[in-house]
Amino acid sequence: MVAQVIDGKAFAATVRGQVADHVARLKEEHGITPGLAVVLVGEDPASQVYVRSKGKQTVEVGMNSYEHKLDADTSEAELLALIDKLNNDPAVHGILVQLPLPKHLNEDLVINAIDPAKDVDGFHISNVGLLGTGQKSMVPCTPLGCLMMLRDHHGSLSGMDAVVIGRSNIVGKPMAQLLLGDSCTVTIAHSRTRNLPEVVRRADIVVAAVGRPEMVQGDWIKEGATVIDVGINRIERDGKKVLVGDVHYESAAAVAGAITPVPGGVGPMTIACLLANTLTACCRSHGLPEPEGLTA
Ligand SMILES: Nc1nc2c(c(=O)[nH]1)N[C@@H](CN(C=O)c1ccc(C(=O)N[C@@H](CCC(=O)O)C(=O)O)cc1)CN2
Repeated sequence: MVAQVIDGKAFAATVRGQVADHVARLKEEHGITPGLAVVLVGEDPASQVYVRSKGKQTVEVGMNSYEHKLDADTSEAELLALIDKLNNDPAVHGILVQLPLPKHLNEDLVINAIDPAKDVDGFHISNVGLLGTGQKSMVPCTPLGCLMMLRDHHGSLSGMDAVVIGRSNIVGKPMAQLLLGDSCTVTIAHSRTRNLPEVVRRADIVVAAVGRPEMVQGDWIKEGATVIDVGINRIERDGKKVLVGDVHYESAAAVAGAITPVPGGVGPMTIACLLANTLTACCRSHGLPEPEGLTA
């Protein structure tokens, strides 16, 4: 079997188009422009690229973008004061603090200072609790993107066996909650899971978010399974820097039914879903109907 490639870049473009259409209608019918504030602390090169991309795509879909770039030695009090200002700014419907933060800042404290209604990352403890109990919440962007691609590929996910490899708060745990919400039988596996290849071989859906380059091998995959690769690992191969996922692509693609590539799979969906979440937050704050197909 040769796997169908799930094109995240094309899918993300479609999502952005849907967001842009909805934003245009919001402006025309209600005079409302959604606004997204992105906060970057420090000069991490990858974070700078992601934040630039977020600002550009926000403007492209017709939203207002507010970028706040703070020095690496910004104090917790200064960052919390900025978040408080953004929480109280009616032009700002979504707030995102780019992670990772410099070591001297307490990530949990900072994230939990964001108004949960504006928490477009879905990382606030209130949103985590709402998602975990099956209530309306803001949903983390990367898992939401994975869910959208899986629903699009399969239609219903009900009754499928899903294995999520990785237990991070940003991807693994919310991904498992979303798959459970769509009636999958979900296993969360991780670096300490015994007989990991055997556990993965049972899955109809594999979501790899473990942060280890090419760890998941083709002989771990059940014939015809759908493989979603969340990993973004920069490695050196034959003297060149390359980007690889957590899945060994060639061997997995030879057995899987469908697979996301790296780059061009899950990554582009993360920012598209951030825009979708900002639109959702804006609609909710004005008591307007939420955009269809862009939420969990
Ligand atoms: N506050 C947040 N911080 C971080 C998040 C997040 O969702 N919220 N996720 C990641 C980084 N990230 C967005 O912030 C992100 C990562 C990757 C991509 C992407 O499009 N990747 C491309 C490859 C790009 C490259 O060459 O580096 C791909 O996979 O095709 C977008 C966004 C950590 N921080």
